Amino acid sequence: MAFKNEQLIQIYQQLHQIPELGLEEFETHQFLLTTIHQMNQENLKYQTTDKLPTSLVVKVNGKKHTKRIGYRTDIDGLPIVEQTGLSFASKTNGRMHACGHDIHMTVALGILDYFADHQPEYDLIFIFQPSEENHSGGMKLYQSGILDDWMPDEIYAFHDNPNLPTGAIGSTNGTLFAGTCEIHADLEGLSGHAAFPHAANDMAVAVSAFVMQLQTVVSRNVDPIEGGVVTIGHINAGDTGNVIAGHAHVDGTIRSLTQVNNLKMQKRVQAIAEGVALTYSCQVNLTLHQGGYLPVENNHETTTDFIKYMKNNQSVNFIETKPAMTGEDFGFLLSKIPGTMFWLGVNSPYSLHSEKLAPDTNAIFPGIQAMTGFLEHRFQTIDN
Ligand SMILES: CC(=O)N[C@@H](CCC[C@H](N)C(=O)O)C(=O)O
Repeated sequence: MAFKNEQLIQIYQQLHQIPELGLEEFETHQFLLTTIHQMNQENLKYQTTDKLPTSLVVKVNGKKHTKRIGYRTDIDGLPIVEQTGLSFASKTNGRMHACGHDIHMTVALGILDYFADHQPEYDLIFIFQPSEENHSGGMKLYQSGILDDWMPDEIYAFHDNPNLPTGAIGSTNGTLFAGTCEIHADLEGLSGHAAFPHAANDMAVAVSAFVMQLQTVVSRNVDPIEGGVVTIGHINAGDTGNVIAGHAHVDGTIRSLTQVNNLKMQKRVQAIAEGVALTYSCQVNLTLHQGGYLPVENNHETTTDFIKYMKNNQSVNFIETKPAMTGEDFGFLLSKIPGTMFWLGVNSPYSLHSEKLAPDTNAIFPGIQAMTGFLEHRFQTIDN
């Protein structure tokens, strides 16, 4: 097929219009299959699994089969009401590709299309993974066994970065992304009339105290040089102004660059929950879920080669980046298969997860070129 740049932009726009939440990416899965079936099928083989119905693995048969290189993209969207004003904005209200996974998929399709037309030296394994944002899609994919017959010897992936120039490639050896642990809590008190607080147990007050005390977890317990984050992104308590809330709920996330600090922060969150329960005579049902969101640890050998290649490639703007507190369940796959994650600059004034995020699509072609070039280079070095 050899998609031209305009076709890739069109693919991106079509994907942007059909965002779906993790484990629900059925239309996306079908779109990917339809698009890949337009490519040269001579060396392509497909793998799906009922255990993870929206996952897809495509193998490009290489000239040699002694090594396999994996390339992974995530495919899920977020529960966000898009406000970009784009002509190709999401067709589903309350669903948006606000993390750039549509860019990830488009670059992956472009790389796959190239190698469908240019048989690689070794087998390439393209992984279209559901549910990166939640439900630990990477861990689910690995544990489904879909990779077992085609297990890569090394693996690569990228994340778009609105803070880097369009098309820039960023990475670093060692830790690139944080490990995360989700926080979910329900507080149970007693509802009542706003005029008689003494006859109720107000969970709006208790949950406010809980959220504010969580702000001490990092500031008073984590080495400032190492850093950490506790964010509560969702709070719900009560329904109207003159009724005391008998129930409250929060959802949030813990971030750290080491597993030791993650566990330390989890213990502090647990202790604060127990303290709030005692102080406000209420029940606090706390769930801490780490799942597959391990720190993204770049393998030294593959990353050193990746950085050296990108720095020596005159057509690539390579930027050495610092670790970030974003989570990415590619960290789970890297805990099983050595490899490298990198950033691709998309130069947007709005951040990841913003309802106004509109990545610069001029990043797509450079991203494809940089990665196909690196894989061609890797074929020459992989056996040495
Ligand atoms: C790149 C990115 O935005 N990843 C997500 C991963 C979320 C993991 C988990 N659901 C959590 O909230 O901890 C992120 O929010 O960093």
